[in-house]
Formats: sequence, C-alpha cells, structure tokens
Amino acid sequence: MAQLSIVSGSVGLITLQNPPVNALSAAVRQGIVDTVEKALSDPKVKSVVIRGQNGVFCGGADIKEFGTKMTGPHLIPMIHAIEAGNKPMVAAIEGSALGGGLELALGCHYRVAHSKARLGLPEVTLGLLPAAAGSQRLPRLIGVPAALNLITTGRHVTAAEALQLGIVDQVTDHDTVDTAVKFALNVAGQSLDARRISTFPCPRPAELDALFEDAMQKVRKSARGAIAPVACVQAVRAAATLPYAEGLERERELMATLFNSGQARALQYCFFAQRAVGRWSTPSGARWDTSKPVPVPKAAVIGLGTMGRGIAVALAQTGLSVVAVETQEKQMMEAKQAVSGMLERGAKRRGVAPVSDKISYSGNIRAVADVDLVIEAVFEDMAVKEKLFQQLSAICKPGALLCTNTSALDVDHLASQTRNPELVVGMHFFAPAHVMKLLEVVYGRRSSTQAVATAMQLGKKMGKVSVAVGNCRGFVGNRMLKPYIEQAFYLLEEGATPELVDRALEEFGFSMGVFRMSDLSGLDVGWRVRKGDGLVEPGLASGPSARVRQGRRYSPLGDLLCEQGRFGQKTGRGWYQYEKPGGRVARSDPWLHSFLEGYRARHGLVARRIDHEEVLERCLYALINEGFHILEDGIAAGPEDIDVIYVFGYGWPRHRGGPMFYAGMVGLAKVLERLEHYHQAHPDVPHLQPCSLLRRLVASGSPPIHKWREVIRKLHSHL
Ligand SMILES: CCCCCCCC(=O)CC(=O)SCCNC(=O)CCNC(=O)[C@H](O)C(C)(C)COP(=O)(O)OP(=O)(O)OC[C@H]1O[C@@H](n2cnc3c(N)ncnc32)[C@H](O)[C@@H]1OP(=O)(O)O
Ligand SMILES: NC(=O)C1=CN([C@@H]2O[C@H](COP(=O)(O)OP(=O)(O)OC[C@H]3O[C@@H](n4cnc5c(N)ncnc54)[C@H](O)[C@@H]3O)[C@@H](O)[C@H]2O)C=CC1
Repeated sequence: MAQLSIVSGSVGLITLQNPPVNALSAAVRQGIVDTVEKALSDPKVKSVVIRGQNGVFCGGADIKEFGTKMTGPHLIPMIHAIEAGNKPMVAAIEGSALGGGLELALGCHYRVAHSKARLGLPEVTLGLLPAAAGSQRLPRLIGVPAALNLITTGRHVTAAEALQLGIVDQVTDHDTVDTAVKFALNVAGQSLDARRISTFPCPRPAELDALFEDAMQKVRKSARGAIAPVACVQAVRAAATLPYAEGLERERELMATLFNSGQARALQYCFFAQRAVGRWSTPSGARWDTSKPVPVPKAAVIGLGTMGRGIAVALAQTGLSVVAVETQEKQMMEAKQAVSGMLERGAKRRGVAPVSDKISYSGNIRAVADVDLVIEAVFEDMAVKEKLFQQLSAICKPGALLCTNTSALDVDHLASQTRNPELVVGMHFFAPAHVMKLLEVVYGRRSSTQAVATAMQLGKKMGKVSVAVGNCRGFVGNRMLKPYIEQAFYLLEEGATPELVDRALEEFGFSMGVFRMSDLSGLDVGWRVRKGDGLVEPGLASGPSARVRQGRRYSPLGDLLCEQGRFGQKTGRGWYQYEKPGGRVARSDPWLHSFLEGYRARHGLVARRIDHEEVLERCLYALINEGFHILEDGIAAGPEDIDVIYVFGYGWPRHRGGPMFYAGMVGLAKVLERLEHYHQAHPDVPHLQPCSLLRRLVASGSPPIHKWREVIRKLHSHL
C-alpha cells in the first residue's frame, strides 16, 4: 500500500496508496516502513519524496482500525526512521495532511505544499491527541502558543498559514510532486543536522506557567467536560518542559487514557455518523446514490422573520439568486437591514466580498414565478401556510419545488393543498439558519425521489449536515424535545428549580440547560403550540384537575409564566431575569422561586430533594425513549440520524455521541430499568413508558448500536 519508484535519476518517490484519503492503515504503515528502508539502502537514491495517491497526501491514522485489535508497525518508530535517515525526505502535500498524516510530514526533513492544501492535527475532535509525536514536534517547530492553538482546537490551516507559521518550507500553485522532486534534487547531499525537528529545543516562552494556566482555563471552559482538549494542553506542556524522550513518554501515557475512553469512542462514532447520514434512503426506495437532484440556480424565501432572514443569507452565500418575499412593510425594512448586516459580517469573516446583489426583495408573492425552489418561513399557522401553498401551486413554474420550514406541522397536509404534491418537502432549518449546521429534510408520503434528492443536495451545498426524516409531528428533533421539556416542568413541580435542572444538564455537557434555552428561544413559541393543541386552559387555579389534560399529567407552569408576559429574554423575564428586555445574562429570580412555592402550595404538592442524577435520568431517558419510538415508526432510518440531529441541532455534547449512542453507553438494560421505575412512579406520564423497541433490543442482548438496524428491520418485516 506504498510504492517506491525512482524519478529524475536519483529521487526515490514513495506513493501512499489507500483511497480515498490514504489513511495510515496497517498495510500502509508496513508499505512505508518497507519503501523507506529500500530507499535508504539504495545507493541510486540520493533524496526521497513522499506523496499520497489521487491528490491527497494523507488523512491520518485509519480511524476504522481504532475499534479493532491493531496490528502492523507502530507510527512512532516508523516516523523516527524517516527522520533519522541519512537522505533528505521531502513531504509533497496535496489535498490534506491531517493527524498522523501531518505527523508523518513533520518526521520528514522538508515539506512542500500545494496552495490549496489543508493541514492540521484534528485528533482532539476524535477524543485523542497527536500521539505519533505530533504534540512534541509541532511546538518545537512553530512555538508553544501556535502549537497549543492548533492542537487544542484541531483546526485545519491553509497552506499559506502553514507557511507563515513555519510548518511548511514552500507553497506552490504548480504540480506539487514536480516541485517537491526539484526541491529534493536541490537538497540532496546536504547536512540534515538542523532538519530533525525532534532534536530542536522547544522554545520556552516567558511566563510559561501563566501561559499554560490560561490555556487550561480556556479549554476547560469550552470543552464542556471533554477530556481530550485538557490532555492536549498537558502534552504540549510536556514538550515545553521535558526533554524530547520524556515528553514522548508523557504523550504516550496521556494517549493511553484517551484511546480507550468512552469519549473517544463517542467522537469517532460521530465522525462516521455524520458521513453515514449522507447515504440516506427513504421507505419509498429513494436513495442517495440512485436519485438525481435537479439544479437550483434560483430560489425564493417567503416570510422574512427570524428564520427567513437566515435562510436567505445562507442561500445567497451558496451562490444562488434569491427572491425574498415579505408582506409586512415594517418587517421588510428590518429584514433588509438585518440581512445586509449578516452578509457583511459573513463576508468579512470569510475574507470575500458581500453578496448583497444576489438577493432581490419583493412584497408581492408573484415575484417567485420563475424560481426553481421556494422555502416558506411564514408564521407557524396551518391556515396561513395552507393558503400560501395554494397560491404557490398556482404561481410557480412547472417543476418548482415547494419547501416548508415548519417546525412541526404536517408536510403531507401542506402537499395536499397543491397540484403537485410530489414537489413538496420539508426543509427544516435551525435558528440562526445561516449559522446552524443542521437541516432536517422531511419527505412526505408523496414527495418524489427527485424532490428529496434536490433538497438534500441543496442542504449539502449550503454546508449543512442534512438528515432525511419522515413526516410526523415535530419530525425527529422537536418530537424528542417535547418529553424532555415536559420532564423538566414536572421536576419543577416536584421541588426542583430552573437553576438546578440547568446546572445538571450543563454539567452533562449541554451548551445550555432547558430553561435557559427556553428563555432564549421564547416561551411564547411553545405556548402558541399548546394553545393550538387545545391544552391551555387559563383560570384553572388549583386542584388535581388543573394538572391533567386529555387524560394525562400536564404542567401549566409555562402557560402561567406567559400569562404574566414572561416570554424569556425578549421581555427581560422568563425562567430567569435579565437586566433588560433582550438582555442575555440569566440571573436567578426570587419572584420565580416564590411563584413556584405558591404554585406547589396551591396544588397540594410537597417539594422533595431532587438530585442531578434524577434530573438527567428523567429528562434524558424520556427524550431517548421517544428516539426509540421514532426508530420504531421508521421516521429516522437509524440511530445515527437521530444522534447527528441532536449533536448538530440541539447542543447535545458531541463527546457523548448523541442520545442513542449515549443510551448504548449507559446500557440499554439500565435505561429500560430506570424508565420502568419512573413510569411506575408516574403512571400518568405516557412518555416514561418504555418503548417496545427498547424492550426488544434488551431482549436481543443489547446489541451494539451499529447492529440496531437489524432488530428494527426484523420488527418492520413483522408489521
Ligand atoms: C495507541 C495508538 C496510537 C495511535 C496513534 C495515532 C495518532 C494519530 O495521529 C491519530 C490520527 O491520525 S487520528 C486521524 C486524524 N485525521 C482526521 O481526523 C481526518 C479525518 N478525515 C477528514 O477530516 C476528511 O475525511 C478529509 C478532510 C480527509 C477528506 O474530506 P472529504 O470530504 O473529501 O471526504 P470524507 O467524506 O470526509 O471522507 C471520505 C471517506 O474516507 C473516510 N475517511 C476519512 N478519513 C479517514 C480516516 N482518517 N480513517 C478512516 N477513514 C477515513 C470517510 O469515512 C469516508 O468514508 P465513506 O463515508 O465510507 O466514503
Ligand atoms: N424561530 C425558530 O427558532 C424556528 C422557526 N421555525 C419555523 O419557521 C417558520 C417561521 O418562523 P419565524 O421566522 O420564527 O417566524 P417570524 O414570526 O419571526 O416570521 C414570520 C414572517 O413571515 C411573514 N409572513 C407571514 N405571512 C406571510 C405571507 N403570506 N407572505 C409573506 N410573508 C408572510 C411575517 O410578516 C413575518 O415576518 C415557522 O413555521 C416556524 O415554526 C423553524 C425552525 C426554528
């Protein structure tokens, strides 16, 4: 899996061969060991170039091997043999040099990169650290602060930045291998004493302790409980304070802890899950590899409120011509200003010119007549949307796709308002739509293969992680959110405070607890939905019936807050208080605490002590249980789809893999047992009744997550 040829008379050209990214599998490592040995012992070879096949240098260690019994040569001695060799070794970097790939290049004496190449040590994003001496060589090459930044964030740098940092010696716009071969010819025979990075002293910045303390504080704050960033800081500290060999030993120890951790497994699962959702299929037989999307050069967005503005920006930044329609004059004015601000800031961040000319505004729906695809983001009101779909069906050109950004409404019903229901799909973005990476593409009963494929392709072009899901109330993400929020309300009734619940969830790793999140998105949103569902009954002051609706336990707490005008951040009061309407810093609100006490007293509820464990079990297991129902109903194709939705759309901590992966880590039998326990204690809460798929999985011996689909398939074939 690595080949040696001789070019230009005296240059040994080693080519890594493991498509698509030349990952360092056991066979590739063996190939490198063999070809390096051959090149070093061949008198004809005076210098060596290492490159990767098909325009990619190397995507790093083969992540698929991590879960298996690893065989073959180890990376560290392999890279040391390259560095210690007495012939100049030049890495010719095209495409990517990531992780072990960059560590291999750092073992070479010189690095030549193509201008479009990307380099980085992304191990931290997989729950690891650069343990093939990357954490020890990089600080020696580029200094401690720059190495800390790269290693703790895992960010990829461009060739230009790599040159500026001193990671590469030359950048070319021409053929990288030709350039590297010329480079190798030039340096043949020169002394390599000053080129072996492991022999460099590590530059010791002044205020070393303060620098590392600061770095540690920063990563602890942003890591939300992830252990790899902390280990990365410790490894770089070893580089700065210990001789190379001892630093390497420290790197090995830290890696050993990380390598077998649940977090590393979770993060590596996320890496593959993110790619797996791209290979979507629907029950109607549509598939990612057989369905042909149609091109979408021009799109329209209807309704320029919170969501429409972000969607218009995201489409324009993707290069589409956008027609933006809004009927309220005041909203239109505000939207134009907000959109141009977003475009300017985005352009500044990306170092390109703003694309304001891509968007044309109109107050008239007829302006969408010639677009290829429409995304409506008008009020979440079925009557308003029904009317709009009837209009669109009459106005749009034949074949135009009609998409809805509804958070929960029935896509099939909207499709039934049109002449061509096969052209209707859901494109459910997340706020703010130009930033959030998730897109749920909702296929209806009659959505055509082409319509689903086109929405998925457009999402990908927009840089979104697109997940195809079936049509049901709330689709995947919001459907699972309901029991989660419901449990949080019940916990307040039983004695918890918003602070306690949020602290438990934030310590678990969520970026925001459920109450802070509700305050941010607005309590009135859920209130309106509950009103629409006939659940809100103002005036029911006390007694057990006040907390029962439609035969189930119901908590009117959220409704009571809304009746007081407490809509969250926007009104300066919600589950917390804010310094002013629109303020962002949540502070405990004594009013809320006495309101809760009064509420409990009125309803005869006795507050009890609730600990973090109960908060996590009640909120998370109820959410996970709904995830099993979603799998059972065939709304999500597999657990990976659900996990990707939660990691990218709902702030689920990536190092815990997503809710379904987490259930597997906790143990399905334990999740089942706890749900049974809580359901017994709260028989009037149907969401706590364990799903039959969960029971089935436990009965089948709790198979690993990649085997769940087999159990689900069997279940569906029996139906
Ligand atoms: C005690 C033990 C000691 C062990 C010491 C190990 C020390 C180490 O140093 C550890 C490491 O290297 S960890 C690996 C670090 N590398 C990375 O994180 C890069 C991951 N890959 C990428 O970012 C993109 O694929 C990339 C930018 C490269 C390409 O992006 P594209 O968008 O072009 O393509 P993708 O769709 O992402 O990928 C194409 C197919 O390749 C698979 N793949 C990518 N990188 C892989 C990798 N490193 N290992 C295994 N498979 C990998 C990817 O899954 C996809 O496969 P399919 O979905 O089946 O097509
Ligand atoms: N706000 C959020 O976080 C999310 C909302 N959604 C969904 O996106 C949709 C829009 O939500 P928001 O942007 O929050 O609402 P919003 O209330 O901020 O904006 C709706 C806009 O649509 C305009 N509008 C109403 N009827 C119209 C019509 N017939 N033609 C043109 N414009 C019309 C209104 O004037 C308003 O500017 C809803 O379906 C909502 O459920 C989806 C994901 C997240």
